[in-house]
Amino acid sequence: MTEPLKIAGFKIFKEQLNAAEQAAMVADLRAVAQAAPMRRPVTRSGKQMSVQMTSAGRVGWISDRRGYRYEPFHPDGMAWPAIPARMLDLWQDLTGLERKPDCCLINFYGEEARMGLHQDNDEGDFTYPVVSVSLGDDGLFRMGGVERGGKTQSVWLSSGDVVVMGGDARLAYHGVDRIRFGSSSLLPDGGRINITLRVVQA
Ligand SMILES: O=C(O)CCC(=O)C(=O)O
Ligand SMILES: [Fe+2]
Repeated sequence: MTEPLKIAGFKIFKEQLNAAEQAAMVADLRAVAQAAPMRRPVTRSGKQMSVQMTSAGRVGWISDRRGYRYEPFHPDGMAWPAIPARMLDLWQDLTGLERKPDCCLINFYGEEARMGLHQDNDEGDFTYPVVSVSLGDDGLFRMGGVERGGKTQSVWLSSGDVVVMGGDARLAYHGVDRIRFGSSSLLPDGGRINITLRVVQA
């Protein structure tokens, strides 16, 4: 067992989504990925990320040899699909904010995928929280402070769990060390999906 994280502004809503809601979200995401195919981006240094990604919304998060940024078009040239209504409803339920997110980043973790510690800091406004949904296999989520190299705490996130990172946690370092491949039957071929809803431009 892992201890619940005690970081100001970090909230976990365990089992926020029931099985039917999770399945419906997966169906929504499949439609997004059909219109805007998942890719494994490279970083500025040319290293390929282990996670596959796509986005919905006004802008999508991309990485290539020019670095990280938000772009209004998929690397193949099409506009990103609209953020599914179900995701916007979840954002509204958990944040109560009038303002809607303008990016929904979708990450897919296969058996060997992970995400190194990083800050979500490519957005233009950090007053809005990031809402993060876990679907499929369990993922070991690691959370630190706002300084690189600080103390970290870890927690397993399961399918249907939703994390909100706002306030002091908005710019905290976080990452995913590994997944427990095959721990969930939500995705027939296994793996973990993470969705983050963000306000990129206030
Ligand atoms: O997969 C996760 O739970 C976190 C994903 C993440 O940190 C990101 O996409 O920026
Ligand atoms: Fe992140």
